[in-house]
Amino acid sequence: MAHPFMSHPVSTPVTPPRLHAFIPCAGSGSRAGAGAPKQYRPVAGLAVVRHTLAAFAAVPRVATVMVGVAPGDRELAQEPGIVLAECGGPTRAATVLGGLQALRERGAGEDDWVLVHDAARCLVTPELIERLIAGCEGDPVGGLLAQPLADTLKQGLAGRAEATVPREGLWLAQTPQMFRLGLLASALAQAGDGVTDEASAIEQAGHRPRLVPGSAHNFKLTWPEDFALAEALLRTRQETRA
Ligand SMILES: Nc1ccn([C@@H]2O[C@H](COP(=O)(O)OP(=O)(O)OP(=O)(O)O)[C@@H](O)[C@H]2O)c(=O)n1
Ligand SMILES: C[C@](O)(CO)[C@H](O)COP(=O)(O)O
Repeated sequence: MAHPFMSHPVSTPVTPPRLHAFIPCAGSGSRAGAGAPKQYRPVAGLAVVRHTLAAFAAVPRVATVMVGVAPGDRELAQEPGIVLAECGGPTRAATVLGGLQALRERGAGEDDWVLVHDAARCLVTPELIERLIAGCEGDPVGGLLAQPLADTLKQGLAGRAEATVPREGLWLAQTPQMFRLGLLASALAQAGDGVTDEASAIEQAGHRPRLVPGSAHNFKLTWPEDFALAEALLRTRQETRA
């Protein structure tokens, strides 16, 4: 017989945190030269962002793939398996903050993990995404893919090298970057539009994101010459799979 003061276990359903991807896709690609915004330019037979989406579609643990586009942008309107949010803002940080709100409106919880990934980083692979998840899931803060610097670093002024900067401990930030929705939303709101990635906002909030080794192939299409390199690498992957 149960002791009269012994409380019965209450079976409140516990929903484990889920994983969502948010893909900011609302930039203008001004450094990539003339033409359509870089995320919609064709590379290896597909628009840049469609390669990005294919990598996330191959990671079954990602419950939602949300793409943040500029208001009125219908480029991905027929794309299966994604949620479109017309939350594009004047900066990447504003687009991401809008996306986090859109995820909340679709039922995402404050403790759910969000993987933010640039649409323009179309060489990401399912293996890299899974490596980041494995590296961050048990972490109290979360983290990002990053690559240690491979070249000597110069401080430049007016086209001349002023000094050589020690590169020990310096990493190039990549994406995805994985943080809990509530923490990331409050950090971004606090940090404002000046931050160029999620980890910066989290750092400003007093945390130290985990650095998970990425890959040199996971570069962001930024400059005109990046497209030829992406084309070559993606074609090689396609041939290897065939
Ligand atoms: N207001 C913005 C700016 C950028 N991005 C997205 O953030 C990613 C990385 O940004 P970046 O390379 O800086 O893209 P752009 O801002 O488009 O490029 P640029 O700075 O050369 O104009 C891209 O997928 C881009 O579409 C966004 O969603 N909203
Ligand atoms: C988020 C990012 O890709 C990390 O390297 C990068 O900061 C975004 O690009 P931007 O040119 O700084 O907007």
